[in-house]
Amino acid sequence: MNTRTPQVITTAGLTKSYGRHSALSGVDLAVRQGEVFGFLGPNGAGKTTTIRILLDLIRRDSGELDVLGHDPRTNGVRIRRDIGYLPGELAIASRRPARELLTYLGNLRGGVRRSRIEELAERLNLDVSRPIRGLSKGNKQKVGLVQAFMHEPRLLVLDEPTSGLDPLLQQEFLAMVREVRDDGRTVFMSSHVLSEVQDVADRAAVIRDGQIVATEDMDALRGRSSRRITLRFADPVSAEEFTAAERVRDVVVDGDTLHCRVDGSPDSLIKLAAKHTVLALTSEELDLEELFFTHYNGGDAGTDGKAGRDAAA
Ligand SMILES: Nc1ncnc2c1ncn2[C@@H]1O[C@H](COP(=O)(O)OP(=O)(O)OP(=O)(O)O)[C@@H](O)[C@H]1O
Repeated sequence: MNTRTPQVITTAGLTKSYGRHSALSGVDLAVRQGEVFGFLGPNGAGKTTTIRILLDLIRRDSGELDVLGHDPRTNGVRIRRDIGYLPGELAIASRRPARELLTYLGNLRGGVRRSRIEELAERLNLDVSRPIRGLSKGNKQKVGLVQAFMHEPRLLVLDEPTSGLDPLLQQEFLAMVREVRDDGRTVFMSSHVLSEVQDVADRAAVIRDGQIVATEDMDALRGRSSRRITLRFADPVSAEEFTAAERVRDVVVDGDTLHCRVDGSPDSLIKLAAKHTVLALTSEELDLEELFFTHYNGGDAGTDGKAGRDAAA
């Protein structure tokens, strides 16, 4: 994939206020056909607002917007036909079984094979014979995922898709996302946790206070990501052994326990640690805010944030 791959979502300078409160103050995005694009940001950053504007569920105040070759404001119905959308919360309280709702939604979209619905439900371990109303949050999320994927749309727009899913089902969901990409279709998914999208996304944008502060190739970001690692050994170790290791910093040793920070691959730390008997290892990823603080304000990326924006956008 390169910068000449057609774009399925392009926004330039999107703004949106709720009364006097500014939710978006200039959002620039460029999502290419066939990629999985992560849309990351802390709570309240403006992810849901952006997504709703893309689908014409709310309207922008200003800025340019193109989704699948159309402006949602004038072609909302046309665009929604080609999109699978998972809202942040599925507000459906029907007494009807999930299967009926899914069949109904499938018919609205031109008909979806029953076997397709059953296959997705089975993959997500969803009992579609149960009434929607009594479903747990996680099971409602599964209904939302089935309806978003079932008609094989050109573009999937997923707002916090993994919330409420247990780790095994998160893996199944990620497999479904990869299949969409392998099919040449596009996935745009929001999350407030980097780890949820980092394994599957090709690129990700970070939104903070209604503005895109970075658009990154995930391989590049992965290479720079930083973790806190704690190792407990069978015997005391010395800090000196580890301070010179590549990519390792902030080394603190307390008897038999070593704490440090590792930027990128932990390979050299692991090889040094292997000279001792390791009793326990914990590895904690920096949260998103910390990661971007390190990269964009910490100086090692050599940017002030704006320079991290995607040159292709
Ligand atoms: N209907 C609304 N009326 C007033 N303010 C709103 C409304 N919807 C969102 N906001 C505000 O706009 C800002 C962006 O909210 P938005 O829901 O888009 O963020 P988000 O990144 O999706 O957050 P979360 O991860 O918590 O869902 C927040 O400050 C929020 O409080």
